[in-house]
Amino acid sequence: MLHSPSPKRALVTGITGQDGSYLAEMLLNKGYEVWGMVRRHSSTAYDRIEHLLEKGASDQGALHLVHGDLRDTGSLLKILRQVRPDEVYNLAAQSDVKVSFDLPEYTADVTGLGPLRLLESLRELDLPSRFFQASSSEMFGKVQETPQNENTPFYPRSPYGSAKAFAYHNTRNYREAYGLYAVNGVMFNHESPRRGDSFVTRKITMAAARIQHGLQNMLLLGNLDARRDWGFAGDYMEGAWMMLQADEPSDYVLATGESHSVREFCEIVFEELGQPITWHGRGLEEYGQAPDGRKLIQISPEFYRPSEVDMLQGDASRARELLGWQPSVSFRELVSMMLAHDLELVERDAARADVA
Ligand SMILES: Nc1nc2c(ncn2[C@@H]2O[C@H](COP(=O)(O)OP(=O)(O)O[C@H]3O[C@H](CO)[C@@H](O)[C@H](O)[C@@H]3O)[C@@H](O)[C@H]2O)c(=O)[nH]1
Repeated sequence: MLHSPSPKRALVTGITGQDGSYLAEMLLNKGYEVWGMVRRHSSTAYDRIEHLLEKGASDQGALHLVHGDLRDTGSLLKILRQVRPDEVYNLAAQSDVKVSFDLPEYTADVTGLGPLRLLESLRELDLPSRFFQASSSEMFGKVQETPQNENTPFYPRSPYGSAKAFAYHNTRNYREAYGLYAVNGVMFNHESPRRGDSFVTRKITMAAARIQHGLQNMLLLGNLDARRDWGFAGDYMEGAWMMLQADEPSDYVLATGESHSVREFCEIVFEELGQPITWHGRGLEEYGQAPDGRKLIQISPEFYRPSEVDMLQGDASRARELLGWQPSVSFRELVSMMLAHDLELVERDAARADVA
């Protein structure tokens, strides 16, 4: 009698986040058995993966959740022993750059030491799992060359960037020292309608949708001149998976190759809403005005960082040539996708409030 091969098993940390939800969706569609590690909370938000937890959400794979924490090595060992994953995707982190200035030690613990604990646990258990580390373009910080590629030196500008650089080097070192299949995906900013609303893109699209519906007057922002290479999160998770399917483990940059300012992002959003912005004033006095004279955007010092990453622009040629990876969503499409989603969300909430 023929037996169908057992499904591949993946362990995903950070499964409740934007990236985790896209990755889980993709792996389930590929027939994986997905194990998501979640922290114990009195009210953990599962909204991004709820549709995957519902029975029958995926024809093939199955999603299981296990409690664990990147700060608790015992929990990692226990989960790895139980799941014996073919692939481990470390997407969990204290991922907010601004917050990392307020919580430097905590950030170093979760974002820096966390991946080291996972790597050491894999080595300790002698598991053949392939390991993906969500590395960040924040490591380039005060950029030493443009565009940034796999050979660009790091110059982190935040506790978060330093913690990610520490994890990057450990991932590499475990590969070289112990022969682990461990890789870094050096991912530039990647967004989606599932992006947390403290990150600037989602903050802007949510606020714009609320302003459009008269639920908010103004949007407060920090540095409008910061430039980022913004892509679609789903594409980056496809890249993460591709990296673990390659014959040889290696590190890759994932980016679109385009850089845009926060100011441009705002301009496109409000232009799409038929309220093109004109800018007035300078520095902290700067504001963005609607055609009818209303103030739509105001600068606030509270959103500035003690040290800033002024510009990021990635070069993903290596991933394109060796993995065949390329982004499928353009910058304009990304902005439209996020805005359309938030307009619908705000409309739905407003309709619900009317009924209540
Ligand atoms: N969050 C935020 N950022 C603002 C604001 N106003 C201006 N900015 C600027 O917008 C830029 C982007 O900020 P974020 O969206 O918070 O993302 P990030 O700091 O670039 O970090 C993200 O990308 C990294 C990859 O490069 C990720 O590693 C990290 O976890 C995060 O997702 C920064 O230069 C920030 O100063 C604001 O009100 N809020």
